[in-house]
This record gives sequence, C-alpha cells and structure tokens, in this order.
Amino acid sequence: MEQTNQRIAKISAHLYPSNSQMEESFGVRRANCRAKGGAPGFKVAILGAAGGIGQPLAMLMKINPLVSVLHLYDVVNSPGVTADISHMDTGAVVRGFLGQAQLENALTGMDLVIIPAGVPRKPGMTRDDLFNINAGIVRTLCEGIAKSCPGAVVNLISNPVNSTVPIAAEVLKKAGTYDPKRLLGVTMLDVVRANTFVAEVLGLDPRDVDVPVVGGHAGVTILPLLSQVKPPSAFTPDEVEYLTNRIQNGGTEVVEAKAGAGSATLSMAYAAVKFADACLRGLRGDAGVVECAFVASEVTELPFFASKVRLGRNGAEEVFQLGPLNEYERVGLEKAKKELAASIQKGISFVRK
Ligand SMILES: NC(=O)c1ccc[n+]([C@@H]2O[C@H](COP(=O)([O-])OP(=O)(O)OC[C@H]3O[C@@H](n4cnc5c(N)ncnc54)[C@H](O)[C@@H]3O)[C@@H](O)[C@H]2O)c1
Ligand SMILES: O=C(O)C[C@H](O)C(=O)O
Repeated sequence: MEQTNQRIAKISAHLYPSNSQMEESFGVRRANCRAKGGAPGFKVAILGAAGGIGQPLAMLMKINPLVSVLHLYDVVNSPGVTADISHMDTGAVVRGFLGQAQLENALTGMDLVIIPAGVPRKPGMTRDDLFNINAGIVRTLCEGIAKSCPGAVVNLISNPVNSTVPIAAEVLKKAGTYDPKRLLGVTMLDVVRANTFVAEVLGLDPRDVDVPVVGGHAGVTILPLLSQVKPPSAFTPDEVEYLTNRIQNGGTEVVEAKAGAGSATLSMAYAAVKFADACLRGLRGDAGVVECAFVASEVTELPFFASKVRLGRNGAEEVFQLGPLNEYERVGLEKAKKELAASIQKGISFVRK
C-alpha cells in the first residue's frame, strides 16, 4: 500500500508539478526570466480577492489595460485564484498574498486598493446585520493601507457601506493619513441597476441611460433621481413608485433569489470594475470622469453622502450638488438622511469608542 502511494505521488508530481518542481526540472527560474512586468500602468490590490465578488473582479481587472500589476489578497484560497488568473494572456502581472502576515507586501506601492472583503447577507438580513463582522475586517485592512500605501485611492465595497466608509475614515484619521478625496464607497451597483431598470421601462438600451443615484447604499438611503435621468424622460407616478422600489431593493432581490448562497457577486464585480476603471482614468489625468460614489461631503449636513463626483489625479476632486429635486425626491431625501445619520454615527463610534 505504502509503495503504491509513493508511486502515485511520483506520477502525479510528474504530471502536475508545482512551480518550483517545474523550474527545477527544466532549469528555468521564473525570477530570472526576461519579462519583469514593467509595463506602464497602475498597481491595483484587491482585498478579499478569493470571494464571490473578488474572483470575477480579479478576472476583469486582469483584462483592464490600465492595470500593470494586480495584487490578490485574501485570508483563504488566494494562491489558487492567483495561479488561475495569472495564466490569462493580458498585460497585468498578478501576484497572490495569503493571510495577515502578507498584507503589508500586498499593499506596498499600490495606487488603487479595492476592498470586497467581508461576509455577505442571507435572506432576512439587512446590510446593517453584517456590521459586527465586517467592521473589524475593514478596520484591520485600513490600518494596513495607512501603513503600507497611505497615498492609494480606496474603493470600499464591504457592507454596510454607509458605516464602513466612516470606519475607514476614522482609522485613516487616527493614523494621520486620511485624505477624504481618496476614500470612496462604491455605490456603482445602484447606478448600474437603475440604468437597467429605467431602460427596461422606457424601452431603451441601458448603455444610453444615465440615472444619478444619491444618498447611501441601503434601502431608503438609495435615492434614484428619476427627474434627472438622461435622456430626459417623463414617468407616471406608478412608474416612479415601481422604479424607486426596485432600485432600493435590488440587493434584496438577488439575496432572495440566491436563497442563502450569498448576495450579488457578478453584477457587483462588473460595477466595481466600471468604477475602478473610472478612478484609474481619473488618476491618469483624463478630463470629465464623473461617477456616483459615497464620499466625505458638504452636499447635505451629513459628513458622508453619495452623489456625482469628478474623479481626477487625487481621487474625488469635486463633489457635485444634487441639482433640482421634485417633491417625491425631497421626501425621499429626508427619509434617507435620517437613516444615513444613524449608520454614519455607528461607524464613527466603532472606531472612537
Ligand atoms: N457595495 C456594494 O454595492 C456591494 C454589493 C455586493 C456585495 N457587497 C458586499 O461585499 C462583501 C463581500 O461579498 P462577497 O459576496 O464577495 O462575499 P464572499 O464571502 O463570497 O467573499 C468575501 C471574501 O472576503 C474574504 N475575507 C474575509 N475576511 C477577510 C480579511 N480579514 N481580509 C481579507 N479578506 C477577507 C473571505 O475569505 C472571502 O474570500 C459583503 O460584505 C457584501 O455585503 C457590497
Ligand atoms: O444586498 C446586498 O447585501 C449586497 C449589495 O449591497 C447589493 O446591493 O447587492
């Protein structure tokens, strides 16, 4: 039996050699290869890269021509995801990092850090029910960012975004590295959904529709401004009610359909890449890059609020006012602000206590 096992191990080592075995048997060391990955572009890290969002996000970022180096960090399974994605014949050089001990190396030198680390919802839960676990994860990761890449732009996806962004801000403030322009909560999925649902009602191609979604990223804090849809469009009161409701509950629609197997991952990865690409174009110096994000804001009396921002070399360089709202939206705004104020305060208190 022992002999048989040894034979199987020998055969399988031959058929499926590890990188080091492969290097040994062919006399080629990857570290000495000519390709060093020095192509121009940005260095991007994904924290939580082995998760439901992390994996498709990593794949899509590997395709992005603005990315020269892609660091994939997780507390589990990142070596496998890295090996897999690193075989794609696109420009970005991929490196994997596993566990807290490798966080510093994962982050050093990064221009953009995207964070989808944390637990997702199950049916019956609110995003706030994730606070107890995800708050601590976000705090640890942001401490790492403050130490290893304090100048990076951060795209924060982990829920509840309405609280995790204030947590991140407090951690970075404590470390003395907070730049409000560089910390962006990702609300792009709300815009992606709004564009899709509005296009369906209007009979348009979603690519031709632009719906500003402001406020935050949970229930009534998600406030689509249907009066500002492009192209300019009129909606019946029933359509406004249906669309607002569907956009606000898009996340729950997916959580219920997945029936315990998590929340939106594929549409989220798409939205995250759309947003990250906008951030990278901004960092490159492209003019007129505007997207919605949850950022430090003076648009309302709240310290954080989602609205359109102009992305530039320093992150969110300009935060736009909401523009004229109709009566329905004004009522929605008051409801949104009430819930948002409590979620923001909860995040701040978590770090200050
Ligand atoms: N902002 C949005 O619009 C939006 C949309 C969808 C999901 N989300 C949120 O994104 C988060 C992730 O969702 P998912 O479906 O990918 O979950 P998932 O459980 O599939 O993946 C999460 C990953 O994070 C990793 N992780 C856990 N602790 C970590 C740590 N300390 N450091 C690094 N990685 C760690 C896990 O190992 C896992 O691989 C959830 O909080 C979810 O609610 C936000
Ligand atoms: O709904 C969730 O829990 C995940 C995410 O915030 C979403 O909007 O899909």
